[in-house]
Amino acid sequence: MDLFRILTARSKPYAGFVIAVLILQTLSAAATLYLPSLNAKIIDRGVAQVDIDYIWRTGAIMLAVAFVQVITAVAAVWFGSRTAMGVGRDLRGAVFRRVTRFSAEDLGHFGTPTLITRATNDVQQVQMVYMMMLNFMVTAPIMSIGGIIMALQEDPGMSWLVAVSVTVLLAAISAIIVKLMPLFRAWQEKLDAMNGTLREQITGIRVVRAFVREEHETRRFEDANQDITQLSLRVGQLFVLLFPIITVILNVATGAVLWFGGHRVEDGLVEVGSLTAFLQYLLQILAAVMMGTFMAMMLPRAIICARRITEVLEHTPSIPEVAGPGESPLTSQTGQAGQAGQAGQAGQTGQAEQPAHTSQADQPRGDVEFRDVTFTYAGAEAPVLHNISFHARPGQTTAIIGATGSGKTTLVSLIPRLYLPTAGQVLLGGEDTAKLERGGIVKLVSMVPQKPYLFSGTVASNLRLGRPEATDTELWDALRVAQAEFVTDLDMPISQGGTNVSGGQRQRLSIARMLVARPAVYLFDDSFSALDVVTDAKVRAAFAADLRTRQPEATTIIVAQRISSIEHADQILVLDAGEIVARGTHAQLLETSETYREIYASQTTQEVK
Ligand SMILES: Nc1ncnc2c1ncn2[C@@H]1O[C@H](COP(=O)(O)OP(=O)(O)OP(=O)(O)O)[C@@H](O)[C@H]1O
Repeated sequence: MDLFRILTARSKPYAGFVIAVLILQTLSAAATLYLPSLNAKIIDRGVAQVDIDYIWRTGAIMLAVAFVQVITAVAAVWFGSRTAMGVGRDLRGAVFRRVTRFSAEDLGHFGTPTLITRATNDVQQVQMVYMMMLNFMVTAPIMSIGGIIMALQEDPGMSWLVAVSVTVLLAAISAIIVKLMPLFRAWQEKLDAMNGTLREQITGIRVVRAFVREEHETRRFEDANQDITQLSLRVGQLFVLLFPIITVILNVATGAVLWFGGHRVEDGLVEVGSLTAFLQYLLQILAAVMMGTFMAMMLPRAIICARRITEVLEHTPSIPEVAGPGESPLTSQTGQAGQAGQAGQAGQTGQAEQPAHTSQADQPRGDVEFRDVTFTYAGAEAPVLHNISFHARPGQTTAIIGATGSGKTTLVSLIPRLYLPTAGQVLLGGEDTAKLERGGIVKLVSMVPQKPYLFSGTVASNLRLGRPEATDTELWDALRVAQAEFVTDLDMPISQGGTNVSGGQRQRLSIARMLVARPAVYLFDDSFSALDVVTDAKVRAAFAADLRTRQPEATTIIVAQRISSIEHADQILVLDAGEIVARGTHAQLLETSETYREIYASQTTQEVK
């Protein structure tokens, strides 16, 4: 079972703690069981025979045993909690690491909300059940079995009372648990649904406002919220029954022991002390049964959660991680591995990838070659790219232009291996990207995506993402090239996603971030779209001048909608419905390509208008 597999595997680093819990719980349970029999002796021998000396001696032993019981119980809970919390932390880390390796396809397969629920709520459930298990797995069996033995030793004549009380208690709790189980299962799904709705609404809040959909969206959320509330209420109604029923059973059992036991004392079949001990043992047994059933109640939920966690942990990312263990994303603290991690995230979200810095001397060749590449999105019927072949040479700028939906973003996404081609090869520096280590790709390629993403922090922390050791002067240089003159202070705060700067400012900061990283291949995916024509021209001119002096061998690939953004490119590819329908320089294409001429004409007419 997934739960036990997860717990066994993840508890290995805490083996010492688990052993300590087992020993301490055994001691604590033994001490708890011993106390009522000492109490019985004080009553039957000390009190009944007025043996003050015996009362003092046995009382002292009781104190010592109680002290051991308290200390061992506290220590056991301490070790148990440390273990369960540690396992929870490790599991969350493992889910997070696995998710950062997911491609966009894997993310689509699960869905973001459920991944968040699995990494937080589901892990929490498993952690809680593990803590209960560690606390009760030894205590409950020892207390119930030991309690029965001890109770029978005190008065075997009343054994039937133990059997009846345990059966009634078990039956009552089980009946409620059976009703609770399906509700718990449904609760998990409703939580996923509510998180999904909430996330969508927060992410799309601007659109919601723009279309005045607040009321409709509020209703949608309220429905999801109401669903989960109804379910929680039903759970609560059943839970509310649980405690009165248990209390009634315990009180009736106590009454029965006193009633029947009283008669037996009267008949001289048992002593008062033994009767008291019997009663305490019965209550201990019932408490142990309760612990056991509560565990049983929590288990199915934890089992479902563990299965959901295992699904994530055992999901093989659709894009293999060819990197060696040292370069595994987020496992290493080095800048480069950190970068690889971001690359993984970028893969899922379509956000920017930033490479680690490599000096000119050790920089590998950054040319990009597509050999007969065809690409189909998972689950899609038709390919979005067909037989794409081109060579983007070092020191040159290759531009890609085409109608919206023609496959430009998909094409550039294949270069940093955000997706693997369905057929054909993408070569980076002469090597097939499918066989390259992710760390190697991350070193070579950097991309400013269509929708750039900035992380919460400062301008400096965002710019240093690709190269933590970059100096302030280098950051200012990059900001100058990207025309990000609105930055007056490198410590200017940036909010999550870069929502406190404008779209154009975000694009310029992303361009600066890529420049700080100094990759061998620069990818601009429609990265000038939010800039006005003048700023667009200034950024491109400054970028070209910067590369000429610092990285004359760098390869640049620009996806653009505006011909003015790419007319100076060394090579322009015209993409139409996933195929390259023409290629050449601006002048050549004006002569040879009808599609290009049409785009050009439409844009120049627009500008004239
Ligand atoms: N994750 C995806 N799953 C399935 N199909 C997709 C996915 N992303 C894009 N597509 C499809 O692939 C085609 C090409 O999309 P792509 O984003 O590459 O076009 P584009 O030329 O960059 O468009 P635009 O200029 O509007 O950004 C589109 O028809 C789109 O519907």
